Amino acid sequence: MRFGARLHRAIAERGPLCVGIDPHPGLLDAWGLPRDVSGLERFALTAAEALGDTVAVVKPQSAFFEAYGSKGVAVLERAIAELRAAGALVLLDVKRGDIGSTMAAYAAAYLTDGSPLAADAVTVSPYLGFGSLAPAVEAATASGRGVFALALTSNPEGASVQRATAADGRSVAQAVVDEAAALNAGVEPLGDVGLVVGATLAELGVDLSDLRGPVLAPGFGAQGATVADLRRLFGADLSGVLPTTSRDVLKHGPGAATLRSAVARVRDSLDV
Ligand SMILES: O=c1ccn([C@@H]2O[C@H](COP(=O)(O)O)[C@@H](O)[C@H]2O)c(=O)[nH]1
Repeated sequence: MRFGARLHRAIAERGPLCVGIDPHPGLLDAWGLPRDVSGLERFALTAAEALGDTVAVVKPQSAFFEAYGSKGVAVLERAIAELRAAGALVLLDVKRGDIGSTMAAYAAAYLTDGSPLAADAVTVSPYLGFGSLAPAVEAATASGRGVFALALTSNPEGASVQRATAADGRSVAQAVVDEAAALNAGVEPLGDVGLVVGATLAELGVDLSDLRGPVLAPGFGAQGATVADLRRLFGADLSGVLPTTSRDVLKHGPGAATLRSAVARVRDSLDV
């Protein structure tokens, strides 16, 4: 089954929420865990236990695992496997982007059956040109996986590039939106090419009406965005919009039960 269809079903069954696993050193401290691979492992596997059977999409942030070297990446591999076994879709936040021949290697690592780091979807950066993402898009669609391309990121610095005007007069972000929309054309119920659009934006400033793909909305929670911001940016109908939050849920650890309660509160607040 295509990724978009799997995501549509997961949202219908579990609600429109993505929760990130971001093992910040400060969160390890707060959970009473050591800042080493054993602490990382306990953190990631506790989060996976709490989230894997209840949240539609879980988004491990690769950087926090890579920080511990090969042993940290091994923990990431295990967390991905446990989350997928528990029924969550895993969106690995790696924001990869490179020339096409190197993108093919990233696609082999993250979007190909049998790879230890294979997830259900990954974040990708289109800022080497959207066309450079083709190997990732092809590997994803061939294997029932997806990609989420950065369009308008939640950090204030993103605007200087993403709001710039491209040669044809569109904003760079709108050009990314249009490229993703072209790849999703005709795919029901949801395309496999999603976008990242921050929930923190002062204004949307792009037309998403032809996208037909999912929108990952980071910035919800710890970065200050609220449910009202989601509605202001994306309208009353949030279908296809996947708010994602990490620290705002993770700060309720180390207990799996308190993490689950935090997820339930966030999901209830979405009221969809
Ligand atoms: O535009 C973007 C793209 C990705 N992120 C990532 O999402 C989480 C946010 O964590 P919070 O604790 O909820 O702030 C993190 O992994 C970022 O790298 C983003 O924030 N903005």
